[in-house]
Amino acid sequence: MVAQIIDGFAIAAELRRDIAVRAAEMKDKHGVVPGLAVVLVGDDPASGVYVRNKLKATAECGLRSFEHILPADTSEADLLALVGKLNADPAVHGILVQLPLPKQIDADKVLGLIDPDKDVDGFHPVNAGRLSIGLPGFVPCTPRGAQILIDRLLPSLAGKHAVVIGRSNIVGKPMAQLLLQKNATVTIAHSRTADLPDLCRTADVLVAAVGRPLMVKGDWVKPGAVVIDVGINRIEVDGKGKLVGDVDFASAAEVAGFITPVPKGVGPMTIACLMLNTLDSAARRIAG
Ligand SMILES: Nc1nc(=O)c2c([nH]1)NC[C@@H]1CN(c3ccc(C(=O)N[C@@H](CCC(=O)O)C(=O)O)cc3)C=[N+]21
Repeated sequence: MVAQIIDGFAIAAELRRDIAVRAAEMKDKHGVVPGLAVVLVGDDPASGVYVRNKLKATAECGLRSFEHILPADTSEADLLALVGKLNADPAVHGILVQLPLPKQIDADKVLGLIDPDKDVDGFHPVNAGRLSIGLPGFVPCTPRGAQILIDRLLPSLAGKHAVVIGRSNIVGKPMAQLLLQKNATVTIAHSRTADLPDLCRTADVLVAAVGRPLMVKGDWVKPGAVVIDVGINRIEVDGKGKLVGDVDFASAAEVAGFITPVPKGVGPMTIACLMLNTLDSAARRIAG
């Protein structure tokens, strides 16, 4: 292996310590404890794990958390009513409604009702718009976390080519916006892109966010490139469950300069950035 592993787990722990210090200062100076409301509808076991990890991180950072676990058959009207209450609650600085939602609920309608200034997921159209025109707002946690990792290695991306594989509203598109803000030349690739391996081989920064296990192989990677693997896929290997990314780590690490592992890469950064967005939200309210 030639690549250096980007230790997202350790960097996220460092970030949580910084957040804890800043949150303690905020409490001393302003008497404010940033509050995060997490809403989970249904009892999908994988979702449950994320919610628990988020609650653990909240406690570690000295933030307050409000947990709302609703039954899988919750009506859209009831969920909208809860969001309305959280919007009005001054103790709540951040609202996260865990996706996916059950099919009787229109997720766009729910996300669209969240107060954009409490939208710590950065999924509201107003925050997507703010990001695209460079106004302050909330940046989705996964791209924000990935960008922090990239920044540590390459503070400027001027003259660099960044390729983002995946065009989702929650990762691919906001990731591309952030890379563009850092002056990268950005290409967004997706399932209909021609000659994807050839294109990827031109990337100085390659971000894989497609949700296809082990898709990106070593011979897709430019020697020395920074490879960021956003995928979290549970696959079966020899009858056992295993967590893998969208990148075939073993072969890609032979070629890349730096690479994130899965797990312990981008995942922990996502959760740390949720804490950071919640702290930012409280700080903005204090600043008026
Ligand atoms: N409104 C909303 N916002 C989200 O941010 C959101 C969501 N819905 N729905 C589900 C996905 C998934 N997600 C993860 C975050 C961290 C890890 C994470 O920390 N993973 C660890 C290990 C996980 C494990 O061991 O199972 C790692 O990669 O090292 C995983 C998955 C946030 N999501």
